[in-house]
Amino acid sequence: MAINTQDSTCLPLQEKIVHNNKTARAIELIILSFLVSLLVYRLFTFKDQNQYIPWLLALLCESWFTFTWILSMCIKWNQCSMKTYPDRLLKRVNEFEFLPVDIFVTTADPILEPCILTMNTVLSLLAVDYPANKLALYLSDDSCSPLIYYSLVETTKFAKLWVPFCKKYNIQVRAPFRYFTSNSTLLEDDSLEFQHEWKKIKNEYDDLYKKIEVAAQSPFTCDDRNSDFAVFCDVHRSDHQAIIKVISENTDLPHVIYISREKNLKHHHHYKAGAMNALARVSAIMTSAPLMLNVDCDMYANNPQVFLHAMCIVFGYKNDQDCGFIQFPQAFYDGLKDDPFGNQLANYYYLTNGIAAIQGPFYSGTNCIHRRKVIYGLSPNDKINSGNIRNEDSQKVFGKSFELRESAALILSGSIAKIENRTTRPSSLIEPAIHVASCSYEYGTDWGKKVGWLYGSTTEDTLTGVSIHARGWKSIMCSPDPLAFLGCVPSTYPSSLTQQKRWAIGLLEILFTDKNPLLLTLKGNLWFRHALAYYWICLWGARSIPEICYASLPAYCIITGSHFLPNANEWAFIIPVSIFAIYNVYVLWEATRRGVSLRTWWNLQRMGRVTTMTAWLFGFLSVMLKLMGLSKTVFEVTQKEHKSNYGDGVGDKDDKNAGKFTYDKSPVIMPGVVILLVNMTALVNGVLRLSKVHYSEIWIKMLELGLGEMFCSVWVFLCFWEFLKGFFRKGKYGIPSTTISKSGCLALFFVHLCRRFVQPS
Ligand SMILES: O=c1ccn([C@@H]2O[C@H](COP(=O)(O)OP(=O)(O)O[C@H]3O[C@H](CO)[C@@H](O)[C@H](O)[C@H]3O)[C@@H](O)[C@H]2O)c(=O)[nH]1
Ligand SMILES: [Mn+2]
Repeated sequence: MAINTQDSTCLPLQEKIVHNNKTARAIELIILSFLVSLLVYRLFTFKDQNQYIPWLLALLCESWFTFTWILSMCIKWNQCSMKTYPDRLLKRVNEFEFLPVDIFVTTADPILEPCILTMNTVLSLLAVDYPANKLALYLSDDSCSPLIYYSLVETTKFAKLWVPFCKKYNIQVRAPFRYFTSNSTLLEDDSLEFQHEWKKIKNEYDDLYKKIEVAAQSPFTCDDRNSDFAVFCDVHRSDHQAIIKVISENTDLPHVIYISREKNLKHHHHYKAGAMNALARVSAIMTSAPLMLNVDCDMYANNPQVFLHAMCIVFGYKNDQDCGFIQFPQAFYDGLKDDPFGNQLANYYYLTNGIAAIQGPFYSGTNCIHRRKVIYGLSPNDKINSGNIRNEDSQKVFGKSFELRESAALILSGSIAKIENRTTRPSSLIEPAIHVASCSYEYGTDWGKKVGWLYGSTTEDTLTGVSIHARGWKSIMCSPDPLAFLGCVPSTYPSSLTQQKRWAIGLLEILFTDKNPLLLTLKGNLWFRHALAYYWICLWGARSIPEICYASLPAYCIITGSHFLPNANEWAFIIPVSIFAIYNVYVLWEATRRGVSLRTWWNLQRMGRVTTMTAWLFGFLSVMLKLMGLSKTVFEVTQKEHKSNYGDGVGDKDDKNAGKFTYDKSPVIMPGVVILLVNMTALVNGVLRLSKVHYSEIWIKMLELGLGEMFCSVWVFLCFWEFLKGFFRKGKYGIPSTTISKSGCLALFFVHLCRRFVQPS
C-alpha cells in the first residue's frame, strides 16, 4: 500500500464502536427471571388444576416464549457498529489501488417491478464516486423483456449526461427520480450555469421517463428483424436462449451489460439464486472483479461514497482476510407513516447491532459486497496456488467453460493484478459468456450446492450467508451516514403478506437442509452463538403455532369457565402482570431510543402478532406440505410501486388512503379472522354473564371469569382491530365475504368444541 508520508497519520480508516448495553441487559434478565418463575409456578401448581388442558397448553407455549426470549437475549447481549472514514482513505490510498467491483442488479418482471425503478437503481450505481474503469454493471433480466433491454440502452445514453452532472456538482442523491422529486434541489446552487444544466438534465430525464412509458404501453413487435431487438422476437419469458448484450464499454462510464440467462421448461431456474449464479459466471468471464456488489432492482445507492466506505473496510480492517462480505443495512424511502403493516424492519435495529457483534451480519440478499473467492467456495485458511488446481477438479466445481475455470483459478490464488491487466473487451467474450448462462451449464457442477448462491430455500440470501459463516468467515456491517442504499418496502397489505410468507418459508426450509445452523456448528466453523442467532430468525414460521394457541387460550377459558392464568387474588398473579408490563415498557423504551413514534411502536407490536398468526402460519404450513412431498415452495416476487411526480404512477393517488389495509381473496388472513371472532365471542359471553349479576357482586364475578383471561382477550381483540374494520368496509378495503364466512364457520366450530369441554359446575 502506498502511504503518503504527509498524511500517514495513524487515524484508522474504520472503527468499531461498542455500545453500552447494561440497562437493556438488566431488564432482559429481569424479564427472563419472571418467565422462568412462571414456568416453575405452573409446574408446581399443575396438580391443583381441575382443568389441566389450558394449564398444560400455557406451559408449553410459555416454554417456547422463554426459549425465543433466550435466543434474542443471546443476540442482543453485545452491541456494536462500524464507522468508516472515506476522507482518510482518499488521503492515504491511491485510487489505482482500489479494488474493482462487479455490480449485479436483478429484475424479474417489468410489471411487478416498474422498469423506471430498475433504471434508477442502475443510474444511481453508475454515478457513484469511484473510478469508472474499476466498475462493471450487469443487469440480470429474468423476464427476458425487450422493454427492459430498450430501457437500459436509453438509460445508458442518459447516464452519459447524468453522471458528469452529479460529479460536477457533487449531487448527493444520484437516483434521478428521487433527486427531481422536489424543485428545491434547483436552489441548492444559485449559479446560472447550474440552474441551466439542472433544467437541461431534468428535461432529459423527463424524456427518458416518457420513452420508457410509451414503450411499456405499446407491445413489442418484430417489424425489423435485423434490428438490435431481433433476439427478442417470439421469445417466451420461461423458454428462450441466453441473451447477453454489452451496451457500453470503455468510456467514462462503467461497463453496462444486459443478461437474460437461458431458460426452458425442463430445467428449474432457481429464481433469484439462479440469476445470481448466472451473473457470477458471466461476470467471471468478462471482468472477474474480486468484489461483487448485489442490489435488488428496488434499491438505489443513496450515498455516492458507498464503494469508498467499503474500501475503508478492505484497506483498514486488520484481519481483512477474515471478512467474507460487507453488508449495508436495508432501509426504505417513502415508507408509510408509522409503519402500519409493521414491515419496515425498524424493530430489528438492536438485533442487527447484536449480530454484528458476534460473527457479523446476516447476508440479506441485497446491498451486499461479497469477495468473489468466498462465493467460489473458499475458506479463510485455504491457500491455493493457481498452478495446483487440477483440471478435473475445477471442472467438477465450476463446469466445463475453460474461460471460467481460468479466471476462477486466478481469483482463488489471489492473483488480482493479473486479472486487472487483462485487456480483452467484454464484447469480444460474448460467446463464452452465453455458454455459462445456459440452463444446463450447472449440471454435474457445484453451482448452487457449494459454489455461488445456494439452492434449496426461497431465502437464498440467508442460506448462502450461513454457509459462508460456516466456513469460518466473518462479515461486517457498514452503516455510513447517509445510508448507503434505500429501497421500497411493500406498500400494500397483501404484498407485505406475500413477502412475510416467503421469508417464513425460506428461513424455516434452511433448518431441513444440511445447512442447519446447529449442524454447521458441530461440523463446520459456525460460532455457537451465531448459530443461535440464525435459529432465532429461521424459526419465525414455527412461532405461529404457540402464538395461535396462546391467543385462543383466553377465549377458551372464558367460554369454558376455566383458567390459564393465576387468579387475580393469588400472589402469583403478579408474575404474568409483571412480564406483560415490563416487556411492553421495555420495547417502548427501545423504540423511543431509536426515535420511533408511539404509534409506530403500537403498530409494530400488534402487527408482530398479526403477521405471526397469518403469513408466518401459512409459511409454516407450506414447509410442512413440502416436507411431506405434497407441494413445492416458490419465490413470489413482491409488487413494487413507483409513486411518480408526474401524477401517473401506480401508487395510490389518494394519499389519505395510503396505509389503509386492503385485502384480496387469499386465505392467508383467515387464521387471524378466526382468532378475532373467537375472542369477540368470548368477550360478549363474558360481558353478558357480568350483566346478569348485581353490581355489588361484579368484582367477585370478574374474579371468577378471570381478570387475566378477560384482559388477554381484550388485548388480542385490540391487536386484530384492523380486521374488524375490514368487516365493515367496502371494495378492496373490506375483507371478502367468502373469507369472513369461512372464518366464521371455523370460529363456530371452535366455540362448539369449547362447549363440549364445559364442566357442569
Ligand atoms: O426469479 C426471480 C425472482 C426474483 N428475482 C429478484 O430478486 C429480487 C428480490 O425480490 P423481491 O420480490 O423484491 O423480494 P424482497 O422480499 O423484497 O427481497 C428480500 O428477500 C429476498 C429473499 O426472500 C432476497 O433475495 C432479497 O434480496 C431481499 O431484499 C428482485 O430484484 C427480483 O427481481 C429474480 O431475479 N428472479
Ligand atoms: Mn424487494
